[in-house]
Amino acid sequence: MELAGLSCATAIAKAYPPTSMSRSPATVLVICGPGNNGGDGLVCARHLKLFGYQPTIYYPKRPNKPLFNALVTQCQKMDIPFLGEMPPEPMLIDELYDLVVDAIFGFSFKGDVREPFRTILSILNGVTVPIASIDIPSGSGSKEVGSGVLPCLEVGT
Ligand SMILES: NC(=O)C1=CN([C@@H]2O[C@H](COP(=O)(O)OP(=O)(O)OC[C@H]3O[C@@H](n4cnc5c(N)ncnc54)[C@H](O)[C@@H]3O)[C@@H](O)[C@H]2O)[C@H](O)CC1
Repeated sequence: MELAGLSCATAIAKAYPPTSMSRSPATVLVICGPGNNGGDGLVCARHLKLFGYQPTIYYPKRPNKPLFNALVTQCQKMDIPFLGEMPPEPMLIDELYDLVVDAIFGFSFKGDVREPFRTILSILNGVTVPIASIDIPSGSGSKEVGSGVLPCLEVGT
């Protein structure tokens, strides 16, 4: 997970260098899911901070396990803020962030998207800033039309 998160941050920095972003520091919204893909996102956010980005994390469903609690603590100690709720409109995300990291679901996603992720994915489908998906675009493979993220960058772990 540590190496996966670092490799994601490295790939993102290569594809979207801080100097190429409209803000300085470049702002990144990292949306973390309830499993290991979400853990990758927490690690990725920490490394993006070290690379000079300004990450913000939205982590709505947290597994109460020591590993994930420790990853959250690391981000908190690095002054990476956690949002209490998902920005309700795509336009708001476009206005506040240069980039979105989709660390919601990896290869254990199955079936129809359950809340709160159905709403989250539908909002993400409306954003115009780049989306970098960790491993696979979240929700891809779902039979529901429009429930999968359409990323600009997919980063394999
Ligand atoms: N395998 C490895 O060596 C590593 C994999 N990594 C990353 O971890 C994910 C796979 O992690 P896993 O926890 O198995 O699954 P996900 O993170 O994809 O999410 C599972 C999580 O999501 C919930 N869920 C599943 N389907 C739905 C749905 N339709 N609606 C709502 N919620 C859903 C489920 O209940 C679980 O809680 C892999 O892709 C890699 O990215 C790491 O890098 C570590 C090493």
